[in-house]
Amino acid sequence: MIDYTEGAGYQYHIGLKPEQVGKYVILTGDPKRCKNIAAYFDHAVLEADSREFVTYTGEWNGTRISVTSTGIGGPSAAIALEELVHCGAHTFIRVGTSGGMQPEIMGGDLVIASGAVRMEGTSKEYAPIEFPAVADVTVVQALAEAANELDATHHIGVVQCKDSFYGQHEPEAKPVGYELMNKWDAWIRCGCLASEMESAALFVVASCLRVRIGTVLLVLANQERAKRGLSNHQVHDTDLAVRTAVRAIKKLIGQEKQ
Ligand SMILES: O=P(O)(O)O[C@H]1O[C@H](CO)[C@@H](O)[C@H]1O
Ligand SMILES: O=c1cc[nH]c(=O)[nH]1
Repeated sequence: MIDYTEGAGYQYHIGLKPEQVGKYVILTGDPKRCKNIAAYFDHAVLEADSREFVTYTGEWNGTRISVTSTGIGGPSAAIALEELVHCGAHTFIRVGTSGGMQPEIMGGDLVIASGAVRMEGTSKEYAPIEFPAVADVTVVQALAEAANELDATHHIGVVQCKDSFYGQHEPEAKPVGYELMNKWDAWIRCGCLASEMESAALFVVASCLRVRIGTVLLVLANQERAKRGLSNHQVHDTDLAVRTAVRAIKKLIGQEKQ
């Protein structure tokens, strides 16, 4: 493993050594979300703040648990995942935001990803495109149980991932809009539930590194409802998704203890 830092043992981008990281890690895009997520751990401490990667580590029932931000998109998410695995982490839950794609999915609902469309670049530098981006079944199960226990309206299925946020929201303004719009229609016809940016890369990298991962997403709004003239309220509070992720990871810790 390459060590670019002075003071050996620190991972180059996330700025962490193994003793600063739990084996169970919640991942999220926005660094400013980490403090709120860490508030659900016992004795959480800020361990590193390096580029887009902020990490807090605390405990649950005597097991160390961390939260690390990934920034936006596959490249930085893959770096965070690889470096956390170098530190010994083996179970991950991504919690983030998304845009709904099927008309029945409302702002404020949760989407649990069982798989992800690889319309991004990072995963292609790990596995041929025929390889599926799938979540770990035990993590999906824990997320579904947590969402049920919290009475959260949730949907389980495939999410769509891409590299361009504005390619999703303003495809007609892009020179390759013809392709973006045709593919978007195909993803909807295939039943994709929501669009976001990191899960495809994270799922493929996790498969390659033999670690477990799953994703839970808050649906911020649904452009497909707006397109059809249906109500489309926006929800920006990520707390329900965060509590679902935290409850699920605590379940997984409990399962290991048994
Ligand atoms: O809320 P986060 O976790 O950042 O996730 C979503 O929000 C960002 C785009 O606004 C992308 O990172 C997308 O995946
Ligand atoms: O519409 C959305 C909302 C959040 N993140 C996305 O990638 N798309």
